[in-house]
Amino acid sequence: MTQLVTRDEMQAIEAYTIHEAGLSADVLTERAAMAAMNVLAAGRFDLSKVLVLAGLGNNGADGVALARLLHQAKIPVTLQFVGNVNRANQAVKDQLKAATACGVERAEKSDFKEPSLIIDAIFGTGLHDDLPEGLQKMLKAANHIDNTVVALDIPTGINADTGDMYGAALKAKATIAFGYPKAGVNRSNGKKMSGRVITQDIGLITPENFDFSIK
Ligand SMILES: NC(=O)C1=CN([C@@H]2O[C@H](COP(=O)(O)OP(=O)(O)OC[C@H]3O[C@@H](n4cnc5c(N)ncnc54)[C@H](O)[C@@H]3O)[C@@H](O)[C@H]2O)[C@@H](O)CC1
Ligand SMILES: [K+]
Repeated sequence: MTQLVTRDEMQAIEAYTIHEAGLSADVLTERAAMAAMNVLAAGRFDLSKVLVLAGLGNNGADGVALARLLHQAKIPVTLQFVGNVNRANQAVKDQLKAATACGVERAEKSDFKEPSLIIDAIFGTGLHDDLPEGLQKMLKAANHIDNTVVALDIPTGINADTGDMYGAALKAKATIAFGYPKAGVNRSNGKKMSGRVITQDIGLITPENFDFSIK
């Protein structure tokens, strides 16, 4: 069984990789987007019309980078931000600049029946409270529509440690776990909302004899 990690352990390994080993966050974001691209291009998903739902933190940055790679591969993709993009972090803004420069199309609001595939890049391991009411409503509505969702790292709304829902969660057919699967995809609601968990290496450097709490 692949090693599971807690949110804190994941953040410690990311911090070690970036601040001790000196691999930049942008490199990790690019590796995450490329890993997601490999999974999507492996033939199990209908890429005829992809919608990327991006949040305002690093999970969103992964999604914007993936939208750029999909567009450059001539795959029909639109990018929709969930939240006010002016409040996005610098990683998202940098990724949006590059995506815009290569012509990625933006959507303000989408009909979730339309896309052949929806990429959930709204929240990842940084989610720490119940989702905003409006977003809870949106996710619950999306869950009732027949569509295919692939979650980046963890389904939005799922607690990375416990697998409990923060009010609501977007049900995924598959979850692409970056580095290590988070404990939450294997527990409680996380188990049924994550679908098939596909773990992808993104070049994270794990400290020698790192003490994983989940044996
Ligand atoms: N740190 C890194 O360099 C890397 C992070 N990665 C990605 O980044 C994700 C973690 O990113 P972040 O820590 O930026 O967080 P998220 O992108 O998961 O969340 C975005 C932001 O939402 C805010 N937030 C949390 N709970 C909220 C709530 N209930 N309502 C409203 N806003 C809320 C927080 O400020 C958080 O920073 C991972 O899941 C993974 O997808 C990967 O790309 C690997 C590299
Ligand atoms: K996500």
